[in-house]
Amino acid sequence: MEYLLSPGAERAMTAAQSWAARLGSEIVQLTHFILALLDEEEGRVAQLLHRLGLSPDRLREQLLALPPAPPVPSPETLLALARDWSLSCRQDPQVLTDALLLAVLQMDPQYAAAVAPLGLDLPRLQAAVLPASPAPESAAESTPYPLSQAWPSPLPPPPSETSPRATTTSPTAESAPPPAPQLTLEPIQNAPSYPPPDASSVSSTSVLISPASAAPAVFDAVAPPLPLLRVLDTNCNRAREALRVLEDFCRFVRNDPSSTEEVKTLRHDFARWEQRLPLSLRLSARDTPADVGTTLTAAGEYQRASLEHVCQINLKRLQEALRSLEEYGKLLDPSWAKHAEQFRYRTYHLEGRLLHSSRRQQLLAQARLYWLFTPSAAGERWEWRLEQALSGGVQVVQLREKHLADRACLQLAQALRRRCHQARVLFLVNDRPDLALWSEADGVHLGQDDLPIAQARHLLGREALIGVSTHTIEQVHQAWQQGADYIGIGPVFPSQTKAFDHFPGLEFVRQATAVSVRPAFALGGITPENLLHVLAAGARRIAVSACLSQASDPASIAAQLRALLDSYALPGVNSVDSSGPAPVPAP
Ligand SMILES: Cc1ncc(COP(=O)(O)OP(=O)(O)O)c(N)n1
Ligand SMILES: Cc1nc(C(=O)O)sc1CCOP(=O)(O)O
Ligand SMILES: [Mg+2]
Repeated sequence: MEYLLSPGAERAMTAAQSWAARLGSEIVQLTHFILALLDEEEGRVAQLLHRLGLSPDRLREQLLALPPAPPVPSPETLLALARDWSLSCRQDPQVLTDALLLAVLQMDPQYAAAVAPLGLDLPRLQAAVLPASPAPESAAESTPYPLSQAWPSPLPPPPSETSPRATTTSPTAESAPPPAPQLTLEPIQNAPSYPPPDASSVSSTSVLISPASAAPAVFDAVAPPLPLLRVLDTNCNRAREALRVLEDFCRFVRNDPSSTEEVKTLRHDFARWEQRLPLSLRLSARDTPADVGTTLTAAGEYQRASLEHVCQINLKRLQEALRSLEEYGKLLDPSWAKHAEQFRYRTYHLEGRLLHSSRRQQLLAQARLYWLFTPSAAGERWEWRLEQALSGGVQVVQLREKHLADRACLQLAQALRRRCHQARVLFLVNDRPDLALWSEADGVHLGQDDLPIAQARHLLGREALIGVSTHTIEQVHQAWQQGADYIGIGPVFPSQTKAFDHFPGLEFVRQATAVSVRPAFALGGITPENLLHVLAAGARRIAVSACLSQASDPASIAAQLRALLDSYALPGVNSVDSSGPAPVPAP
């Protein structure tokens, strides 16, 4: 949509971006617009402030001292609001700089409350801004408007005596001019195309908007009645807020780039869709102090049992909000309602992904004891050793064969996969995504010199588990960023399985576990004798080879390791079911 901006307003739109860049912000915040408007030294805003006894320099300083302001949803939203206001109050679609300032202050009630003490008090500014008759910006830059100027157009009657919307009473009232309304729209006398309010509600709660501002909206010319707008406004807010919570969950709790991306895309698509209900209309219907729902609380509203519970609650809230938007949206426009329904379906996919994660992810989340197994080194007794390890409580088996021919290796992998799956134990292949694929393993383990994660993922798909060896904290961050499902952290101690010339040791275990929210398995020379040190450094999961592969009684060694490991609780964020029995003893 094209907007008609005065030269000053146009400059301010660009200057806001410069302010954002200057202050090191990636997004343009509300404050950046005000700072941009203050730069117009000869402009309407400067004159307005002068009339109100405010110093632009002082204001600039105060604004710069405020915490980061909310972002502007989009320049389009801001301009639509400014243009709506100009049309209603000046009967002129041109957006002047003062209209831009008022629009900025209407974007976010909390922000408006924060800047009001600086003198940027919305009702006061609105009252000061309005001319007796519209004047072009160029001609009027030096024409001060009297503070007591009345509103030029009649306003909708207040919906309730007690609400602040009572401030929207007609300016012809005998008392002092009330604070200005956030939006001035004509009361509607009849509703030609909009169904189905009864006659009494039409005149008191519906508003007529100009066709120009209705262009991108979901209705023609006649806006919905206020109660309907309130339902839609509230549920749009609910849905957007829930999406934010879910995005944080995927990003910070699950550390999962792929689901984070899914929620982010959903949030952006939703934001685009909700803009079809113009913000100006939504704001005109908003009436928080009079909303009977804001003071009601439900049992459990402030209780959350775990991070997963927060996720679950917000998925439900999102689905309910979308259902409400769909049902009430049917009164507006069937295609709008259809979109709400499609968003709701997308949340079911998300729910499956976040709450009912795959068998593999669940087993991984619970896994504490991981075994690197080289059957060729066990000779004919490899099956016996496997059974022993499984009965002792090994939860992940990795086939680690360095010298076996591919075909023999594939046959071994298939046999191990069958047995492990029978035992509900994860089976992974070391080094070789191709063998992991053909043996239908649960995933692959990759070292720093093996194939990169992206290539292995391409081959194995989204559901496969991919583990990565890490030896430095940089490698840990990199592995998580690249989408590893788990990491190996080591070597902790000298190993009988592999020779190392560098040991990041327990300090690395400390660092790596502190920054990891997904499974991290400490490994390298770990035995029942030294395990307590590893646990004390923060590890809750380990991978071992020699201490099981060379033990005469692998089952009992595995059981000892498990008993010690199980006596420490797994961090809740790592587990789907974190309600395990384990008390946390002092190490
Ligand atoms: C669980 C786990 N962690 C680390 C490794 C080591 O992998 P890599 O560095 O590729 O060395 P090799 O095992 O391939 O010699 C691992 N295999 N498993
Ligand atoms: C193969 C391997 N990689 C390690 C790493 O730190 O990346 S430690 C290790 C050997 C693990 O076996 P054991 O328990 O016998 O020491
Ligand atoms: Mg390797």
